[in-house]
Parts: sequence; C-alpha cells; structure tokens
Amino acid sequence: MKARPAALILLNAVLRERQILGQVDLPAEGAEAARANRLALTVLRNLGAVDAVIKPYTTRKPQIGVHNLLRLGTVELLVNGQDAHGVVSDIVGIAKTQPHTRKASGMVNAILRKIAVEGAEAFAKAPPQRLPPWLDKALRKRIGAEGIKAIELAQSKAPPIDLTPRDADFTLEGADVLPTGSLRLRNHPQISALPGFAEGKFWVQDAAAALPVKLLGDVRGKRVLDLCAAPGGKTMQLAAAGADVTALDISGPRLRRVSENLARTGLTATLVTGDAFQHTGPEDVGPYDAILLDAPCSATGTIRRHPDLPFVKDGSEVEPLTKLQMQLIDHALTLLKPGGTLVYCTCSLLPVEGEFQVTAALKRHDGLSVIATDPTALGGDTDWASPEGGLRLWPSTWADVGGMDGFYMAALRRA
Ligand SMILES: C[S@@+](CC[C@H](N)C(=O)[O-])C[C@H]1O[C@@H](n2cnc3c(N)ncnc32)[C@H](O)[C@@H]1O
Repeated sequence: MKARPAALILLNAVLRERQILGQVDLPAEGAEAARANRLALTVLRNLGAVDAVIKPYTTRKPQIGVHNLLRLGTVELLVNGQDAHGVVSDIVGIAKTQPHTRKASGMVNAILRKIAVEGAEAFAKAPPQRLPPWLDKALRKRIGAEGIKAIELAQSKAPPIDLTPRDADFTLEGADVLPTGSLRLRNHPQISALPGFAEGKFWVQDAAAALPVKLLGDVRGKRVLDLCAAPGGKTMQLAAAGADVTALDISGPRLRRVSENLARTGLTATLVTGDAFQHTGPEDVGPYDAILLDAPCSATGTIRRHPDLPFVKDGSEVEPLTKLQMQLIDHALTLLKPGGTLVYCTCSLLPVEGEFQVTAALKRHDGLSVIATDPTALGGDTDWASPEGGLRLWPSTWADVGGMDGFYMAALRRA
C-alpha cells in the first residue's frame, strides 16, 4: 500500500478508534510505511491549525473519514509543499475507493483546490497545537501561560533524532554534539544505514533520556539494577559505563528488544523478565549498590515524538500510575544497600509523577536524602535544577537547537 492511504488508516485509527499509533497494523512496508507514519505524525502535530484552515470551507463538521482525508491533503499542500495537482487527484482517488467517503469525493476535490490556492495564510496565523485541557490544567499553575505556549510551540515541530554513543569518542558526520554528550541529527536518515549502526556504536535515545544514568555517577564495577529496563537505552548506558547490570522488565516482548539491543552493541547485562515487586535480588550477593527506576508514567514528556498521545489518553491513568510509582520507589529502596543511590525518573511533564514523588518519598523514609544534582556538571543549564534537588526538563528546553523530551530525574541516597 502507498503512503497516503496508509497514513489515512493511521489517522482513522488514532482519531476515530483512539488507538496508539505504534499499535496499528499497517498494510504497508519499508519506505511507504515510514512515509505514512511521518505523514500521520505531521497531521497530528498540526491538527488544530489544519482544522482551522479547513473549517471555513465546510458548513458543518465533516464525517471523520472525510475530515481525515482533508487533513491529510492540507498537510501535503501546506506543510510538505507537495504539487497541488498531484495531491488533490490522489486524495480524491482515495476518497473514491472508500464506501464511506465516496459520496464526498467531489466536496474533497473542491475544498482541497481552494486550500491549495488560499490556505497558507490561515495556516500561518493559526496557533500551535494546544495541549489537551487536562494537561494544560495540571501545568498552568506551575509554569504559567508563557511556559505552556513554549511547550506547545516546541511540540509542533518534528523533533531531531538523538543518539547515545557507546564510546565517548565516537562521532558521526553531520551530527551535532550536544554539551550533554548526545549526538543530534537534524535530518531524518535511515538509522540502520548510518555508519557504525551495524557495529553497535550508538543507539537512538533522546538527549533528556540519556541524563538519568549520569546521576548515578561512576558505576564501573558496581552492581546496578535497572528496575524497569525495556527497551534498554539506559541498560546499555549502564553496561557501557562498566556496571554489572541486572535489567528487569515485566514485559517479555519488550525485554526481547533489550536483548537485541545488547547483542547489536556487544554489551552485556543479566536479563530478568518479571514483576519488579517479585524481585528480591540474588540472595548470595545481597542488595544492589545502585538502582535506576525509570518508572512507567503518562509519557506526557514525549508528545513531540508521539503526538497521538493527546488524542488517545484522557489523563485518567495518571492517578493509578502515581500509586504504582510510589510503590516502586518503596520496593526499590528495599533492594538497595545502605548508602546506595536510587535514581528515580519519568518522561512525564507532571509534577505528581516527578517532584512530588521525591518529596513524598523523603517523608515516608527516615534518613532518605536527595543528592542534589548540579546540571552544569552534566553539560546542562542552571535552571534545570528543581528546588528539591532533582532536574526538570521541558520539551522547550534548548528549543533553539531542537528541544528535548520532557523529563524529571533525581538521585536519592538510602540511609
Ligand atoms: C519508561 S519504560 C522504561 C524505559 C527504559 N528504562 C529505557 O530507557 O529504555 C517503563 C517500563 O516499565 C515496565 N514496567 C511496568 N510495570 C512494571 C513492573 N511492575 N515491573 C517491572 N517492569 C514494569 C514497562 O514494561 C516498561 O518497559
């Protein structure tokens, strides 16, 4: 299947069935599937502006299948700058093949022709894609209208691809080296075709996601538990830094990805499939020197990479997730040596999944303390430091060089 009809399947799955993009079975492969995915992501990242362009041409909201065709056509015309004649005839052709859009093909034709000629101005004037109301409400008090706007602007742009090098001296032509050590690609090449990929010299990992492991300091020779490990970006960092790593995850299929990643990079870790709460550690060697807890979370920090999330999630999972995070912190502390370090992190924008978890853990555990992180020691900026001693990153952090995923991280010392 070609990219455009495949992109339509993706858009219908997200916007009609409320399905996560990554879970949609796509009848396309290779380059066409990759292009379909990029098209769907671009539509979702710009949905508000695209709908604002379409609205004046419709008397009432079109049926969703028709609306998605118009959205796809509008993005091809106004964002991707594709040839108007080709786009309109292709989208109309797709409309004609579907029973639920066939009747509207004449209307689709007329609207897209008009948008091709006059739509650019309305698109340029439209504000960036809004945060979903539940997320806006949760953040507004903390970061204000300006902070929200900065996040929305950052999320409306396609993010760069960041790589973590296995060895610090690895460089890649065309990649920028960020002060934190990540390599950043502004174009979107086929990763598996890049020099060094097959030899496992790097892996894809957002610059923000590469920081939590650094909060553990020098892990060479230490026994480190990666408690929620899959797909394994942080496991590989730990192994590359010389730690004796145990990587645990509840999901067998996801842990297989850790295994594949380790095989490609030539790194080693002990893999354990299972529930973190059942893990008591190997009895013969006792508690771990350090633990990384990259807890399951709302993933609201990754919306720029996964713009489907706001259309699929409604915030109702946040409360159960915060309970799980709290229990995981408590359990992790039982597996840690006295004096050992626990790094807690989430790719969430929400303080309840970050800062609040740390301050609440300090109240629950006598003698537990935060090892205050100096962001400048990691190549970051002073304003990354949050009052309780952790680091807070937003999608708008370093926006001028492409931003980074929203993340929270803090290092805790057990008494
Ligand atoms: C944020 S992801 C971890 C990402 C990973 N650390 C990385 O850098 O690639 C959270 C992981 O927690 C796992 N998980 C969720 N509940 C768990 C539990 N009770 N025990 C162990 N793993 C769990 C999920 O399967 C998921 O892979």
